[in-house]
Amino acid sequence: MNKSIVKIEHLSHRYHKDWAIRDISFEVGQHGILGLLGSNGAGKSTTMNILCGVLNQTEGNVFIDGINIRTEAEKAKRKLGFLPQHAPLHLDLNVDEYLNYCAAIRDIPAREIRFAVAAVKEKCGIAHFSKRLLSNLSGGYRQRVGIAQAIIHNPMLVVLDEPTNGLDPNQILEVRKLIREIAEERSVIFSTHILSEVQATCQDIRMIEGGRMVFADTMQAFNNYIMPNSVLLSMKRPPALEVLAALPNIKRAENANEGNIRLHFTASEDISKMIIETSMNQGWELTEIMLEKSSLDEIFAQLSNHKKPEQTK
Ligand SMILES: Nc1ncnc2c1ncn2[C@@H]1O[C@H](COP(=O)(O)OP(=O)(O)OP(=O)(O)O)[C@@H](O)[C@H]1O
Repeated sequence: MNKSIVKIEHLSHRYHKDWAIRDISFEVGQHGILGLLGSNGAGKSTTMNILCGVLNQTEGNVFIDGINIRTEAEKAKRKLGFLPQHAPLHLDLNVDEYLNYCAAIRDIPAREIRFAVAAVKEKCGIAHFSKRLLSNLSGGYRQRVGIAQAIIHNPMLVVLDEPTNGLDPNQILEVRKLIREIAEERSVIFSTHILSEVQATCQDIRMIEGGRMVFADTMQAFNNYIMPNSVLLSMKRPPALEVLAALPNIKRAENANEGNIRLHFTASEDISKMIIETSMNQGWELTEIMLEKSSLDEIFAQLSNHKKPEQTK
């Protein structure tokens, strides 16, 4: 990972007596997009609210570029922009009025505000709606305004809580593109409960379930994790299982239902090709071959299964 700008150490939080997150630790590099994935109630918003200094944690520490967000909140917050799940948009303001207001509360010097507002409107594709009331913008454009306020002070880190939630498919694609663009110059963390969202956008993934971190690695590693590792064969003249188990890169062969045979293989570039060719050479009369891939939901359930925080302490 490139030099880290966020360090989260053993973060835990409880509301009243119930723990919402438990012992979450991870770091975030200076560039790229990190996806925080988890189902509803997993603890994403709690983590992001603490990370952005909106909520004080029960235990653990968060450092933004080495600054403790709890003890030096104002200094740390200058380095980040945040779009919470329920963006605090003032619907009675127009885009210019709202962004001017955001620039002022972000301490941008008065003489630079006009330039800063123009720059984010351009970047977020909302310049043509400058005088439009926020209440009259579509969901996708409101989200763009929300992202604009998060980057108006040019922070090194942008945190977006479910930025594509409630958008239609076109708006989702547009907001994803915008997120990729703003991540070219800084680090972006965004949360979602949709796996394909993270796969489409992120280089790194942190998955939280039941308040615990259940997966933390690159997107590539996650995709490898969910790659198929077994194949189902139907053959008219199948050989003995031992013959199949002895094939290159095959770990194990077993009988499956309906007379099929399942082969478990180690990572291999082209297992299907090898099986088809061998079957033709040996006269096994292969009629069907199907790679078995766990569904994303199964992976989600499997990873989440065994890590639940205690409900009380
Ligand atoms: N203010 C609160 N008071 C009490 N419990 C809360 C509060 N906010 C969140 N929780 C609980 O903490 C747990 C984690 O919630 P959190 O909002 O962090 O999850 P999430 O992953 O962001 O979910 P969602 O996508 O539904 O917002 C949930 O069980 C939730 O009910």
